[in-house]
Amino acid sequence: METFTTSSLTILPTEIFEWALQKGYATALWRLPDSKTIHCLIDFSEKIEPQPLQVDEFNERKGFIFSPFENESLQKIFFLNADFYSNSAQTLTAESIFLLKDFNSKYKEFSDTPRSPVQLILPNTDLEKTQHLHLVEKAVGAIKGKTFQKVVLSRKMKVGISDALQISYVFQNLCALYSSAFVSVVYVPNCNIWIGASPEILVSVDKNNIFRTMALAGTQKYPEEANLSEITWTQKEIEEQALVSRYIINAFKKIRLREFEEDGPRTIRAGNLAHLRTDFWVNLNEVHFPHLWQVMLGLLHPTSAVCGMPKDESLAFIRNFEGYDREFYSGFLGQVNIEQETHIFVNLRCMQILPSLQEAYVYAGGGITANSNPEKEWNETALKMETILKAIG
Ligand SMILES: C=C(O[C@@H]1C=C(C(=O)O)C=C[C@H]1O)C(=O)O
Repeated sequence: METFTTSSLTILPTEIFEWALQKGYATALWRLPDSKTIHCLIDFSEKIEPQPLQVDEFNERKGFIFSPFENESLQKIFFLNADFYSNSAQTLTAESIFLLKDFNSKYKEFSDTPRSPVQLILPNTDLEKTQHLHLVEKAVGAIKGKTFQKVVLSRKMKVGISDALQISYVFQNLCALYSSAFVSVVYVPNCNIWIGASPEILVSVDKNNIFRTMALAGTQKYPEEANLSEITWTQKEIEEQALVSRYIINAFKKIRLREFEEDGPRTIRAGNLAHLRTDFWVNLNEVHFPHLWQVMLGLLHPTSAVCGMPKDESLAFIRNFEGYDREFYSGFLGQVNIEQETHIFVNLRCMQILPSLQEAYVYAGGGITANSNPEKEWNETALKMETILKAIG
């Protein structure tokens, strides 16, 4: 077996990720929005048990957080410790290389040699469509009957793939296609592989001590020939996004934090889609709030961009009628205290890859309000699914 030294072999984060995957270690590979640096982390533990969000501990621990949508009081957080961490902007230290015990050039082949392109095998969705249209009608009825104001309804679609997927290749495609998205792939034993390109920050704190979150909602197909300023929005979409902003402002109010800044809503592009987005931020150099991201995570998840308004009533509707387990879709994920930055995103525009690497579930949803049109809502989920499907075939 070939051994390696730092001088004869450069190891890329994608190759390390493939190695960890082969070994069955919990691992994450990611790229932050508008950055070229690719990060890779491995947790060598035998088992990753879900644990409660520990406010103090999570101020120190370096790792990658991964949460399902259903996570009452944030009791079920999967936290991958950064036993190994590297990024494409640094050279590996001897200490880190030591951790990659039997890494050899075999793993390089995984990312170096693109396999022949795979074909997507899409299912017939006639039945799912009928069910989704009924579900949306039911929700509109509940909204008109004042049970709640907004609910986000989603679906999953099983796709076949003609040949085993090369995960790092799909990851690289996503990075190339969506420069402003958070591109990530995570593997936790027993939870399959999740890959996606999320447009939505849930909570983040950067090196300059700026806390950020955002209200993202309202969706339309991005018209290739138009520019962002020409895109117009209907009253329905403006109100839907305003509900998400109000939800965030309410969270700040609950903790009596008045010193937040707000910018928007403005139109942004997320791949083939346009959304409305309001940015919120707090300068933590001026406001003393040492656990702000943890506290806000607890208050925000699930936001009204993925659940609804009010939260309890819309969540009950999802649980009763959506008819499937979202698992990690519309949960959250991202780096914690890596290079002194925490960036946690909503798990959207994502897919769960099954162990055969030839089957996957793609997920998407959309916000339903009193004026929603079921057919349009179905089309919106199909458009959102295209984001991830484009990176495969
Ligand atoms: C729920 C999804 O997206 C969310 C819902 C949106 C909407 O309802 O318009 C827009 C962006 C996201 O906040 C999804 O991508 O599955």
